[in-house]
This record gives sequence, C-alpha cells and structure tokens, in this order.
Amino acid sequence: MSIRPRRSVLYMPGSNARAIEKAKTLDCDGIVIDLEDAVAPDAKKTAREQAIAAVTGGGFGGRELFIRVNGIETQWGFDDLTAAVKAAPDGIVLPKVGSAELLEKIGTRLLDMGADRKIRIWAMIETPIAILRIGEIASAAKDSETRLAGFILGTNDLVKESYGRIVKGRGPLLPWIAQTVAAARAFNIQVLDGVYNDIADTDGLRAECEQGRDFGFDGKTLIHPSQIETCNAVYSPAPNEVAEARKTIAAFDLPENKDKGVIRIEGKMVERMHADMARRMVSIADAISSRNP
Ligand SMILES: CC(C)(COP(=O)(O)OP(=O)(O)OC[C@H]1O[C@@H](n2cnc3c(N)ncnc32)[C@H](O)[C@@H]1OP(=O)(O)O)[C@@H](O)C(=O)NCCC(=O)NCCSC(=O)C[C@H](O)C(=O)O
Ligand SMILES: [Mg+2]
Repeated sequence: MSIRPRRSVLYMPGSNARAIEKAKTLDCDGIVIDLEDAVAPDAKKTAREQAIAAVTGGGFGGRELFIRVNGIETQWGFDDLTAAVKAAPDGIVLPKVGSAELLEKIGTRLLDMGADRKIRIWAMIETPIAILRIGEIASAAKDSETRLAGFILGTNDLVKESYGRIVKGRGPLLPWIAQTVAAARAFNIQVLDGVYNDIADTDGLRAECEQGRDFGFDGKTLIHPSQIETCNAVYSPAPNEVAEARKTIAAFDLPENKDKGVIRIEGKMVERMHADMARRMVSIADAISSRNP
C-alpha cells in the first residue's frame, strides 16, 4: 500500500511572490498556488505568470504542488488551464465543480493539449449543486481520462451559497461533510477538508482538524503557515497507535492465525478488517517518516 501524505495543504495567492517563496521552507505536505478567489481581478495575469514561474522553477522539494485555476467559464479559466498544463504541477484544482460532465470536458481538453499524464485533477466541492450531485461527481473517477484524484471541500463558498454561517463545531455543515467523504471513499479518491479562517485560534483549529480526521479526511487545507504544525500533529498517527497497529498486523501474520477471521489481542476482539485498517495506518506513518520535504 503506497500512500502520499496530504495532512497539510497550504493555499497562497499566486499574486503573493513572498508567500510562494516562503512555502519552499514550510513543513506542509502540499501547496496550492491560487489564481481564483484569493487574487483580485487586476492581479490575475501577474498571479498566473508567478504561479507558472514558481512551478517551472521548482525548489519545493517533496511537497505536492497544485495550481487552483479560475473556473473554466470565467474570462481567465482557459488561459489559466493552458498555462497550468504547460507548467505541469502535480495537480490542477478546479473550483466550484458542479457536475461529472465538467470533469469529462476538462479531461478531454487536457488530452487535446497533450497534458503530461502525471497531472491529476482535484475538484472543489463548494456549491449546493455539488453536494446534491456528489456521488455522480465522484463517479467521474471511474473514467481515467478525467484524472480525478480527489475532492477539496470549500467550506467558505458552501456557507456563502447556503446563506448559512461559519460556527464552531460546523454543525450545519456536518451532513455535507459526511456526504463528501462517503462519495470520495465510494470511488476511491482522496478528500481534503476545508480551511479554518481564524488564524489566531489554535485551539479551534485543533478541534476542527480532529473533527475532520475523525470523519475520514486525508488532510486539511490551510491558509497560514502557523496552522501547519497543529494540522500535521493531528493528522499523523500517534506512536502508540502505530505500535498497536503493528501488533495487530503481526498477530494475523502468525501461522496459527493464518485462517482466522477474528482473534483476541490483549483482551480485545480484533477482526481482519482491523488488520486492514492497521496496514493503512502503518503505511501513512511510514510515508510521513520517509518523506523528503
Ligand atoms: C490571510 C493572509 C492574508 C494573512 O496575511 P498576513 O497578515 O500578511 O500574514 P502574516 O503577516 O501573519 O505572515 C507571516 C509570514 O508568513 C507568510 N505567509 C502568510 N500567509 C502565507 C501563506 N498562505 N503561504 C505562505 N506564506 C504565508 C508571510 O509572507 C510572512 O512571511 P515573512 O515575509 O517571512 O514574514 C495570508 O495568510 C493569506 O493570503 N493566506 C492565504 C489566502 C488564500 O490563499 N485563500 C484562498 C483559499 S481559502 C478558500 O476560500 C478555500 C475555498 O475556496 C472555500 O471556499 O472555502
Ligand atoms: Mg471557494
């Protein structure tokens, strides 16, 4: 089982050259250079040029590199996509995806452009229509030409579009969060949680990271370097959890347990599915410790 850590994925505006440069030194697993909502209309062209120069220039080590383009229907979308394809980041993030057809259309366009096969597509789930069609959108991953690798939740836009409010604990969003994670898992794609806007509130960030982790997210998107440490800590399996996982795997590997579906370890019932969960946890822990930032 090979897993790439995506505990912490930091956004930065493509227009902010200092932030892009600083990202090369930060302990995050991924970086999203944003051309969309964090960039004012007058700065769109500069942001695109800076994003492309940064990706092409490299220097980001093992951090996964994403460019978030403007929606393809906007005046900037097509030029952003064309430029991103040339720069060839690991992922292109599409904002406000509302249908599987859009992903198919983008997939065809990437093929026509001769885009490097390594470029994956990440769909932002941030509109009510995306929530209503979440299973259908995730099912686009069955068609490899869509290159759909994962979902990124856009909680700011979701709250805006639903006329809701951002509240501690995210009560109003929980059904949508659950739907998004379930759809991603059903079609075997990754899923990253939305951002936490209150940069100074470390306790609130920790609570939200824990909530997202417990829902099953692979990691969280972030907006400020100060959020990385907390997020990495929450999304890294704890040493005692990893030790327990290794014990579970070893127990099922014993010859006497080879044909058993369930065993008792230190007083607890453990089934083979727990061994599968343990293997996943160990893979994540190994991937984190062997990563090269
Ligand atoms: C939110 C900010 C505008 C705050 O900026 P500022 O007050 O200037 O930050 P600091 O002075 O605290 O910065 C300290 C140093 O850290 C660097 N920095 C700051 N932010 C970043 C960053 N995101 N990436 C890399 N480096 C960063 C500063 O350059 C300072 O460094 P130094 O010069 O060495 O002192 C700002 O943090 C920011 O712009 N954040 C990202 C905003 C963004 O990209 N938003 C888009 C995605 S959020 C979203 O909406 C998701 C989704 O679509 C949804 O709908 O929910
Ligand atoms: Mg958004």
